[in-house]
Amino acid sequence: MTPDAPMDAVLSVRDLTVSFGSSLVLRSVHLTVYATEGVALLGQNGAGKSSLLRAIAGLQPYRGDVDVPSTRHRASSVAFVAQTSGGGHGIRWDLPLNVSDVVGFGLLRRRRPRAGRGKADREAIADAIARVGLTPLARRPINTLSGGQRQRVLLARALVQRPDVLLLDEPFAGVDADTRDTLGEHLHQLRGAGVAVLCALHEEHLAHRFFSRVLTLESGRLHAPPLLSPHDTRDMPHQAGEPAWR
Ligand SMILES: Nc1ncnc2c1ncn2[C@@H]1O[C@H](COP(=O)(O)OP(=O)(O)OP(=O)(O)O)[C@@H](O)[C@H]1O
Repeated sequence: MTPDAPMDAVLSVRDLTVSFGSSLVLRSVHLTVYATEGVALLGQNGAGKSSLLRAIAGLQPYRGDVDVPSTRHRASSVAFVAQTSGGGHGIRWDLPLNVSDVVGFGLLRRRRPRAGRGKADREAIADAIARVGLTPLARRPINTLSGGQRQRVLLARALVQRPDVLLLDEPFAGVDADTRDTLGEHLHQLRGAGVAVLCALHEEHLAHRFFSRVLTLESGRLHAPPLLSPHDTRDMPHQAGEPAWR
């Protein structure tokens, strides 16, 4: 942990650079995320959103610093939900598993793999499934789920981990309007529960609706929104690295 990291920061990214061969994808990105913040990450296709989330999750080599000022290991305090369409979520949907089984995999990040499931674990799984509105499907075989339902299973698997930081890569892609609203409201509520959210998405209106701060990646650089009039403090956007309420 960096000594000067702010006390309430749950994620601190400094001078982060990612390249693929000679191609520089992220250039000296600085970002601080605070507890209870919801940060939306916009950017065109190929802007580097997934690369940034993957680097923070420890899934992508990078140069620079990623600090997660938690007493827990990064693998446990940071949860990452990859794009369902990208296949990077590590689930084989043809396996004979049900929704509760897959959500329970999230617990493996918190304790040793061979430990049995107690009552508290079963309750945590049921709670995470309820939070994404899948209780009626808790016993459903995963090979019968739709794309949007799979997306929600992956979110529940991340939630059961009880992360400090939740990284989401395009969670609204391919999701119907009702589910999108439920999901967005839930992400909004998570902040009240002390979970910070960093979410890559394309829908600018959803970014402003469900998140407290909106950032844009452009040509590998992170931009904060322009300031409004200095006299207009309502909904004042703030610079990257500054908490929303200051
Ligand atoms: N494994 C890889 N090897 C080479 N180049 C890659 C690799 N992964 C990503 N890139 C390149 O890095 C750049 C950023 O990709 P990234 O997936 O981070 O963008 P993104 O903003 O998430 O895009 P999208 O909105 O399309 O999901 C793109 O130009 C992409 O082609």
